[in-house]
Amino acid sequence: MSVKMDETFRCVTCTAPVNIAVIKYWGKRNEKLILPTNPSLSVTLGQDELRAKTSVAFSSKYTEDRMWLNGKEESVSSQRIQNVLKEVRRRVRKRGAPGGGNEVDTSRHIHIVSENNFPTAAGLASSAAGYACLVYSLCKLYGVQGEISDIARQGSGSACRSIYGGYVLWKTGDLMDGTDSFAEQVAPESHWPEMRSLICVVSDQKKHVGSTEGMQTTVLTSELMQHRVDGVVSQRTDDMIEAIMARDFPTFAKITMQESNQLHAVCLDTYPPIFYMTDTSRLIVRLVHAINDVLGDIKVAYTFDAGPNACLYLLKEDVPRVMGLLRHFFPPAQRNGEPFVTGLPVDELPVTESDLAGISLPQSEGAIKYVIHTKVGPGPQVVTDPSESLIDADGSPKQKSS
Ligand SMILES: Nc1ncnc2c1ncn2[C@@H]1O[C@H](COP(=O)(O)OP(=O)(O)OP(=O)(O)O)[C@@H](O)[C@H]1O
Ligand SMILES: C[C@@](O)(CCOP(=O)(O)OP(=O)(O)O)CC(=O)O
Repeated sequence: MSVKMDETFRCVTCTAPVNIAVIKYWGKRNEKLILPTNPSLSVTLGQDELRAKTSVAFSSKYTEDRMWLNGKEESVSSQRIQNVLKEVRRRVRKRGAPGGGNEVDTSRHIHIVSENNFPTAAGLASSAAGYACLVYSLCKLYGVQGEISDIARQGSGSACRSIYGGYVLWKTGDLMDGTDSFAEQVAPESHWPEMRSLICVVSDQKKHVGSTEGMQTTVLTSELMQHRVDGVVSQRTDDMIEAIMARDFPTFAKITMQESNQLHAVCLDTYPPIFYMTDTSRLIVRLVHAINDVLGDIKVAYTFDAGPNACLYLLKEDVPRVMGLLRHFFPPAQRNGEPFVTGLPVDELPVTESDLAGISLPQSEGAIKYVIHTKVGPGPQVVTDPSESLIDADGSPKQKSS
């Protein structure tokens, strides 16, 4: 976990997962502390397919805090990075850390090197995985114990949910200082082993309105948002927890779709309106409802965040058929030999005449770029193999060998 190169050098490397909400966070009651207007609940996805990896090191030789993201140096002066660094260092000073001595000296500068194994800032929750990974790694580096999801929350709201695996609730909290607004696991990843996710990447370009700015405008201008907060989300959260605990897929799926639809309705009710879903997103919605009609039960759910990409939730037994239908209605364009489906293997079923008779939709070639097949996964992990570290002994990002 830690590599001691000299008496004042220490390095830790960790990975953290993406989470995709089924009860959506959209709106803050406190911008600075990142406190939400309502509870939210998410599913943590598998790290083999989607993860941030971060190495953090301190050394007496470093002359300033520095950070590299995906091979490029970035400023550490951003408010959110500063929030996180300050809060971790404050806790180290307050509580002390095991071992004492050098290990609790927070005056040393740190170097951070991070990379994501999926597109950054493209509506695939890179900020959630990234800030969860940064906070988890820093806390391991300094030996900070106890609840840390509230620190991740101050980097990006949704990041607090990536501190846990499985099914995770982010509590709204009542206190002004935000100390009761943290994440907690509702059920571990092992609770519902059949749960799968197909992430349909429609675009991996940067979105036009960021979540932070988008939700600010919504809170200021949308009446529907008030209705959502006052009269909808709490009940849906309770119902969702009940559905998860009972492994009741149709109820889980229905609430997931209703939540996604309400998030995007609230975005449309924002003034000026915000459009994250595209024609392709809407075709995916229609296809999912058509599949559920043909199968005679709710077998698959869609959810969209602040972008056009769909995250489909479904059970393992339905993946082959749904994947076959996705490929039929969204035939892949040439991808220079790259596969259309990545991640967990799929034994795709060919579409049948009777499936097609029940689904009246156009085919849309190349509209889904690729699909990531993943399952529910654990929270952040410490990487024990020192050769996996992203930081060189001199504090620079390691050069890739190939
Ligand atoms: N591995 C990482 N380490 C630290 N910060 C990261 C990391 N990955 C992403 N970020 C931060 O998150 C920002 C991207 O967040 P943004 O909300 O724009 O996109 P997203 O999280 O991919 O999409 P969404 O929140 O809509 O799902 C990056 O510009 C960077 O500041
Ligand atoms: C649509 C969402 O994905 C919004 C995510 O918002 P962010 O967590 O990215 O916003 P900030 O707290 O301002 O960083 C819904 C969700 O994940 O619950």
